[in-house]
Amino acid sequence: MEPVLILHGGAGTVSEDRAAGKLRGVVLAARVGYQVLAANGTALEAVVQAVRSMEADRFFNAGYGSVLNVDGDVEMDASIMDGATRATGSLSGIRDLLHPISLSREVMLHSGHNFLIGEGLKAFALERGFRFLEPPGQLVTQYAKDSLEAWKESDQSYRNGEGGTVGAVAIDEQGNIAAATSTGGVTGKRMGRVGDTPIIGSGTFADNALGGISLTGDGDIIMKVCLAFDVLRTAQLTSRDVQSVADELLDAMSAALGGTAGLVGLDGAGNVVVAHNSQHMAWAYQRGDTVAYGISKDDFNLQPANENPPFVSLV
Ligand SMILES: NC(=O)C[C@H](N)C(=O)O
Repeated sequence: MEPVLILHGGAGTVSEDRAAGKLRGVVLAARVGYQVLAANGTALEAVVQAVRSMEADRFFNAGYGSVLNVDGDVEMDASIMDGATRATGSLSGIRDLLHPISLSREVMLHSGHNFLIGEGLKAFALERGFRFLEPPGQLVTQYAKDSLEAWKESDQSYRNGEGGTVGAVAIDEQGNIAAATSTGGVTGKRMGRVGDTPIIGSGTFADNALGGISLTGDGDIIMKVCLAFDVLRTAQLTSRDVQSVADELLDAMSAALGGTAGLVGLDGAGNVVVAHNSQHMAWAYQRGDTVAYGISKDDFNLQPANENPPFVSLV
């Protein structure tokens, strides 16, 4: 199987001055993840490395640069799924950890369960050798603080943000598919709010036969329609391509319940899927020596993988 890695940097409305940073970040992360596949690594390892790259990047709402809850704190959600076995690992409400996605993999592999939260999650992380940032609060950026202030002075809707959740889906030479998603959630959320990101079938899903998907967007809506699973399962049951089902179900969700969302994915044969009905969603994929990327609707650019990440302006 020809390996492919595809990822997104969040569905939402991105301002001109943030677009270039996001595109640079998704192209870089696609290359980071693809290198794992090119060296005969697993899809699981590739999605972890791609997501880690964006968790460390202040332009994304995951890890460093996560959005803030109403109290001004970073609380993050993440999940991962192995399409070969349907093994899953999810976590919610984690603080002061740069790479929640690595902890979600640990939950999947070593907790004996699928989903950990709260004190038990923290204890598990320490047991597995993870270190929390000291002093706390180091994942908070000035941009996130300003966004929280702007949200407090606005109508306090959760629907108008930049988004910025990150996610990746990969298929490796063996034909194994994995998907991973990581987020700080939505600006101004209540302490303890859980979004779609760690909910398997809503924010993340992978199965070698069906494909893999990572979601982003209005999580309080996405989880009502279990969008990741619904797209893949509907495509299978109707023998349609995942792309057209994704486009249709995104619009059906918004028409019925409101909100917008976006996703990236692969079908079981490794065909890429990019869909969003938000104004923007930074995405990129690498296949062979070529990276494709975009951010606005119908925006599609190609560049050799060894070229520097692009300079762009929004259309
Ligand atoms: N920006 C996002 O994609 C937010 C995420 N889906 C959530 O609701 O937590």
